[in-house]
Amino acid sequence: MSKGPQQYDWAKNIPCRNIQIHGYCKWENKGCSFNHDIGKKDSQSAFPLQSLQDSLQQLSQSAPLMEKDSKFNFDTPAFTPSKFSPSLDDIPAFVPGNEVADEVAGDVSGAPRVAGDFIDGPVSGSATFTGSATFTGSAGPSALSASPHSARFNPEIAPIFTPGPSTPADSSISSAGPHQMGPRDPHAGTLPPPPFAEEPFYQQTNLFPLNYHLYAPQPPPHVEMNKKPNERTVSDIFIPDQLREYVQQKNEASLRAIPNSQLNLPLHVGPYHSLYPVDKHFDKTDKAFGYPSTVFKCVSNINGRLYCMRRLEGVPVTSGSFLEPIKKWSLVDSANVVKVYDAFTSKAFGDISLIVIYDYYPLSLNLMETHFYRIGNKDPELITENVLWSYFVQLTNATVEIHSKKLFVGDYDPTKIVVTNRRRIRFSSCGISGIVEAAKKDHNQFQNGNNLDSNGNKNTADEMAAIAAQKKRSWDTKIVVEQKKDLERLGNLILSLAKSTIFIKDSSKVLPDEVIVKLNFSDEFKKLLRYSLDNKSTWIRFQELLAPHILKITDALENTADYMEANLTTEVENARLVRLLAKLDVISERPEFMKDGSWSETGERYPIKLFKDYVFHQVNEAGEPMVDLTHIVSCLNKLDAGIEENVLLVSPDEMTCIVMSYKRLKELVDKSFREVVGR
Ligand SMILES: Nc1ncnc2c1ncn2[C@@H]1O[C@H](COP(=O)(O)OP(=O)(O)OP(=O)(O)O)[C@@H](O)[C@H]1O
Repeated sequence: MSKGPQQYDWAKNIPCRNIQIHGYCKWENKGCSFNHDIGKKDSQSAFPLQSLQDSLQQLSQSAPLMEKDSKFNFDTPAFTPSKFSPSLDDIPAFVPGNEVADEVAGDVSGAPRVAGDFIDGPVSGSATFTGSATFTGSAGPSALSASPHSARFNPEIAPIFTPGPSTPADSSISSAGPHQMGPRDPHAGTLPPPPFAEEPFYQQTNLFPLNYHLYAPQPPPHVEMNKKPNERTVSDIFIPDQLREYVQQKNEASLRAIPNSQLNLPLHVGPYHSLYPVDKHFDKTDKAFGYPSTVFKCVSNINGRLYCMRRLEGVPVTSGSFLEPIKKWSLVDSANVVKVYDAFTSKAFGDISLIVIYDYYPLSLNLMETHFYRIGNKDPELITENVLWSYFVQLTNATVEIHSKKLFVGDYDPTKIVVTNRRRIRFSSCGISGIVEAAKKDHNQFQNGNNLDSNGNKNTADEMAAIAAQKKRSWDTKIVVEQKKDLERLGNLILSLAKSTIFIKDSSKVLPDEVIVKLNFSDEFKKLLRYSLDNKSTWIRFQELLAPHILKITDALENTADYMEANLTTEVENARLVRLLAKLDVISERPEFMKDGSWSETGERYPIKLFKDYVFHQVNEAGEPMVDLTHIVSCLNKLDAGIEENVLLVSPDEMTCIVMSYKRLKELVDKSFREVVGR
């Protein structure tokens, strides 16, 4: 027996509780007998649906959050919650945890909630990302920097992102969950001891060749071509792949390591350790200095930087006077000279070796290797007139600086000039000839008896002073002569490089002038080359002839500097964003604080969690994941800047909405981070 509506007449003046609680009654026209009019009127003030819509509208107008006003418009739709009116049945209750939650909640019934921006609450100071957090614990090869960085700023080798050592896919690592790690234990979760654990400086860095394609590949040409002027692809936002790969290759070369025992190398040589051979041929010839020499990359135990170590075997060192030339050479400061730092003798290799320490330039090849050998899969580079003009200018620059320090180059040996970047050359073994000469002289004097005159009698103090003065005079005369000869030597080097561009039968028997005539280069170049080989020529006149080409080289260098700077600009804020990301991750999802009501996700951390959802877990209308890098970068930047703009944070189930300013969010992030660090 069905009951008619008249049975519930008693209810028609009683306000419907559904409207009181949820804002509306889904049974309103389907049989509910309670009064819906009163409820409707009340509901407008009790449930701020209208204000939610207002907020949304306000947000979309005032906040250039995403694509709309964004410079990088990918035409990606802005985030739009698929619905704002959840069904009555599936609204879970939201239980606030503390002040934030209280404000968020508004109503505990589960209806959509909108909270205004937070004004109260803890005022955050300027939390910095240093504190005592354990971000510094990873001193490994990735913390190394090449020694040239210290010398002067050089965009070519300026501090760069150094990827850490490749980590093998070892199950024992992945099983070390975050909960097992002590929060302040920098060593927790690291690799099990390597097989070369007894070697204190060795770290396995090159288990696998680097994968340079971890980044988004270049978009296909049709995408690039059809791009509108305001559109960008991911590749446009970051440095070009080619440049990145080049820098990464240099990093990889800097990080290379080998267990000392494998090459029978000493654990350390003086304060330098982690020796790694740089020589491509492993040939031990003595043609350059009269003694076999080998080159290593090494790490200084004093400052942790990378250096290039040249070892000379069998130099007869009898006193410390061989250090004199190094003192002078260390004052040479030129972009075309590899800086020398130190020289000493060492018994670490089992003999008495002479060790000279230079700046290290990863992946550099000498001129011979660059233009005449195939190294790995790199073909020899072609020698053109432009290349030779550039070499003329750079070597002149280096020579003029060397001469200004009352020194001379001596030998323009193509194996002792390194190419450290595209067409950037540097003298690589300055001072060694001087050291060897000084050591030999010392040795001869030692053998003939120190301080003895030609008759074998001991020299008096006056005689010694006269000998020293005589030495200085003859050195000064020698310098003038040698500096003049340097021009001819430079000319000979350029001539020998130019000669390789043409075929000449029996080239050793052909006069330089005949070679110059045959060159397929401009008359200007030939004139300058001829001038440099003339023994009446002077450096001043030579520089005058070279001047127009110095301008061209300067122009090219400035363009390179601009290019590098432009690329640096695209990446310059990355570190800041990485720090912010790390900060966000340090705060959220900390299981050890789960039981702590003030920390749990229903507390102050809740807006942060919602913000992370808003930034990283965008979905489209169909609920499918949507990735918009511009949105991510833009939101993180706004958070980092702590601007006044409001952001609407909606929980994934769309039951909770919070309107909060980036400024307030930043305060919450900083406060929470300080709490983690201070715990
Ligand atoms: N400062 C440096 N930084 C990095 N690499 C360097 C540096 N100096 C030299 N090299 C590299 O070390 C390697 C060996 O240099 P080296 O002068 O011994 O040449 P070489 O052809 O082996 O000559 P030699 O026959 O005299 O030994 C070259 O590939 C050179 O590019």
